[in-house]
Amino acid sequence: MALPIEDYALIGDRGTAALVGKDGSIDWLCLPRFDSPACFAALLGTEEHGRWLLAPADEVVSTSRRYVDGTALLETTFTTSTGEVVLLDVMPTNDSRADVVRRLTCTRGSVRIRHDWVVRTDYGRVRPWVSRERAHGHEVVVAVAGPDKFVLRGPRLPHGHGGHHSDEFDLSEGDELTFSTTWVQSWRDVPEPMGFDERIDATTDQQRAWSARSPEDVPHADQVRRSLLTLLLMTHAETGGIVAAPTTSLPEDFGGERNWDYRFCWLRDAALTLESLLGAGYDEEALEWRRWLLRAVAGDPADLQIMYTVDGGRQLPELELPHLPGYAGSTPVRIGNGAVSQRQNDVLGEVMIALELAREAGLTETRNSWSLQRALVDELAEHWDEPDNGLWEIRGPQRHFTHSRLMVWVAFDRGVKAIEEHGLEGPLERWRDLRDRVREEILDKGYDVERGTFTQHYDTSEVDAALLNIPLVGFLPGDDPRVLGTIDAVMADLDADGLLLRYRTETGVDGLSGDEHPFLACSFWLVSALAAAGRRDEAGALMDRLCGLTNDVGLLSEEYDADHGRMAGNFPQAFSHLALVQAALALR
Ligand SMILES: OC[C@H]1O[C@H](O[C@H]2O[C@H](CO)[C@@H](O)[C@H](O)[C@H]2O)[C@H](O)[C@@H](O)[C@@H]1O
Repeated sequence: MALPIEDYALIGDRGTAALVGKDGSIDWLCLPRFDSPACFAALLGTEEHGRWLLAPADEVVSTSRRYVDGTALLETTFTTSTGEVVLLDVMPTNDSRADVVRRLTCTRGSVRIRHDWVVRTDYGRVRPWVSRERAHGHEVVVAVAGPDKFVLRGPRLPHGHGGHHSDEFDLSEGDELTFSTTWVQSWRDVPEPMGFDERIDATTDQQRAWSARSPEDVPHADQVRRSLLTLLLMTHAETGGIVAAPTTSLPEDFGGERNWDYRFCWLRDAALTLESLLGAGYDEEALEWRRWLLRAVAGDPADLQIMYTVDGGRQLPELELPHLPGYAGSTPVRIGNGAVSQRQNDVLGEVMIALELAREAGLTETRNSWSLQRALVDELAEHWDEPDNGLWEIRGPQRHFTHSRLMVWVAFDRGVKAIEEHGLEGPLERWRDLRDRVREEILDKGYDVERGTFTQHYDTSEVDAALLNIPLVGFLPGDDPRVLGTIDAVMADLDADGLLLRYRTETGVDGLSGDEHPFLACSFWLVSALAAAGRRDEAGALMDRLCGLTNDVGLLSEEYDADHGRMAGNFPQAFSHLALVQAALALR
């Protein structure tokens, strides 16, 4: 049985990432890439679906965790009645290998340790063939199945029985044991052992140097640094693609069907991530992502997808995995994402904002980068008034979502500014006209005069938390009465214990059964909107509360179940962390 979501922490090497539980068990890991099939999938099932445990065998009196300062190296300290042991979990970066390194150090007394290495490939479905071999002068345990080979190294290797490789041993004060699991393609030889100290030190230095550039002049500066590092871990180093989260099917509704795969690069989430990184002064990531975008989107602009695989691939069919019981019984477990084929008219607006910020940060347009933007805006000009699935990727009937139209306005607006302010070439008059037409339409059809609020779509008086973006993208000033009315309506209609729902699911707009919890990014948008409205005290108080919802190591999932004080949805989620950074910048 998996732990509460907030009891996990993330480690990663910017190729993939793992969730380490407070109990010392790695319950989620896909190797070698974020969207590869998991080899440890206990998160969505049981230990029989794969996990790697290193923890005290006896009762643990207390557990504390922290990331080593300025890094994503995780330290878990277990105290038992006989002593204390520290577990360091690291995925070394920048070495073109896929390894997880786990180091146990006994810091007091003596502690009996339990080791359980259970590899299952194909998301917990396949038991690999496991054997002991000698390689490079040492004994190793090797698990092979299909395309994958996993190599366990360590000073004391566990023994096989019943599909597990297990062991128990005592550590005394001063003892230090380091284990590693390395992935290679099954047809390759067992790779050379790595220099653990050297790789741990190099990873520490790289991550510290990166996070040292995080802004100090913002509220909750330490949390902002953690959020930025978390976004970095979700950025695929080799390709520049940014995943929405490293997990699939952590439920939005415990026991329900709202379980989705986030291990892909959404143009929306990635563009917003970039906006946060640029806002925090991380400029060079913009170049990498723009290169990713140019490759992924290359071709006919009419074929634009709203999400891609991390390497820019277009195929991510949604499948169900019936062999997995799901987190807290939430089924189906899904891989791939059917929203890939949806029409979401907001996406280009988000991309145009990120690219505009990159331009302002000094990233000059190349012939290709501007031609691409121009082609995409021209394509939007043909379809901007069509209904869509909106940014929440609803699976009910398409609508004329006000937020989607807002972002259409943004796409034309940023296109116009690129021509007017940066001297780029394009159909200025046409885009200006369209921008003005969309604006008039939004003010006419997306605003409910009686309620004094913008509405979720053109045929409703319901609101949507995404409307909080109206002042944030510059459509209206933050203190415009229509914005103030919208903030009040959103707060009144979507409040759940002081946090914000995305929209009211009971209207049936999303076409799904069940309910969901407050969506954390929306509450951070409220912070930014309140700040823009001049309501800084309220904004600051909400920011304090939201930062207090992070888990013990500063991570946030997609949603928060305030009734039970637990996290819900995929974890950690870029959307929540990027919105946290943006809110902190808004309060700067
Ligand atoms: O709520 C239904 C939809 O939920 C997912 O979408 C959400 O996550 C995306 C990635 O972070 C985000 O871009 C989107 O705005 C969110 O609504 C899921 O991916 C969809 O398939 C699903 O319909």
